[in-house]
Amino acid sequence: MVNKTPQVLTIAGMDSSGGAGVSADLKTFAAQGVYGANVIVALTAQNTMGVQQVSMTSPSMIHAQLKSVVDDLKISAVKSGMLGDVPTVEAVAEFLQQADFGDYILDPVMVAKGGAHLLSDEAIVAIKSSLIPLATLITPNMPEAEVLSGSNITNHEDVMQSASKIQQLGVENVLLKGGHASGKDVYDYILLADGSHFWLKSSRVDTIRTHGTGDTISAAITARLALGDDMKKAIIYAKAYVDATIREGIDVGHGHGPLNHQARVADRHFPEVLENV
Ligand SMILES: Nc1ncnc2c1ncn2[C@@H]1O[C@H](COP(=O)(O)OP(=O)(O)O)[C@@H](O)[C@H]1O
Ligand SMILES: Cc1ncc(COP(=O)(O)OP(=O)(O)O)c(N)n1
Repeated sequence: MVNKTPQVLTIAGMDSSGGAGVSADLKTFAAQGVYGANVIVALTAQNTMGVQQVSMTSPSMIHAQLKSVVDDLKISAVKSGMLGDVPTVEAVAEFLQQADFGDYILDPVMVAKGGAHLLSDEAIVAIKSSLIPLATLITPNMPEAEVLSGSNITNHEDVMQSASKIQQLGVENVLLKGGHASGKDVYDYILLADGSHFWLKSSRVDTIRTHGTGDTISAAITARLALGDDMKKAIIYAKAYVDATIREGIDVGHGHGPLNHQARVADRHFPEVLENV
């Protein structure tokens, strides 16, 4: 019997150490039980200590990969990660405007944990004008949200205002991730298309093995939406998954180590869902 596995797509960069980018996305897709295709927009020579070199894919090759996927596969949700530069953003935007890939999850990757810049300033402007209006959900971390909203974030009120400003750029739903704040708990904030909002609270794991957390949560949301979850349920489940991958860590590399994508989600991993904090 042939299994009707949902097919999803990631448009992102390769991380040679396997912890972030396309590698993290495909491991996450497999862990959720969906089929993952990949369009590679950049190669990075990278490990847990930093990014050593980047080589961008040509726009024509990006277009060719996207066409090969759309001509054959039935993609029901797509995510983008590292996009790097303006020609890449433009090539992806042009294609997403025409193709029916279902829900589009935009992870606006700007800087890797080791400090390397993975997106040019000009490409940030291009993402705001060309990609944000196409997205079902955007998933900035705090520094990315500050750049996109043009406002500083120092407290929970700032988080809510920043998310609201980002939503006004034309995206339906916003997940503002709280991993970069400090404190014994982590708070992610979600502003949905209908104006409702909630917080996800979980205890912070005291570790530097968090390479690829942003890729992993956005890939897990993409998979859960393809499996039929509504946006709120998809985000809560994806948060539980990334929490498990951090909590049940593995010892790889000498710096910001990767996650354990084989971790299983259990009841104890689910975050608290709060209306106010
Ligand atoms: N030390 C940690 N303990 C528990 N959860 C974390 C930790 N660091 C990040 N997370 C979670 O991982 C996800 C990605 O967060 P974040 O680090 O803010 O994004 P990014 O990887 O894009 O910088 C969020 O759901 C966040 O709550
Ligand atoms: C090729 C590539 N893509 C994305 C990232 C950034 O991934 P992210 O999930 O934000 O995790 P960190 O690297 O910031 O831990 C990357 N490093 N490489």
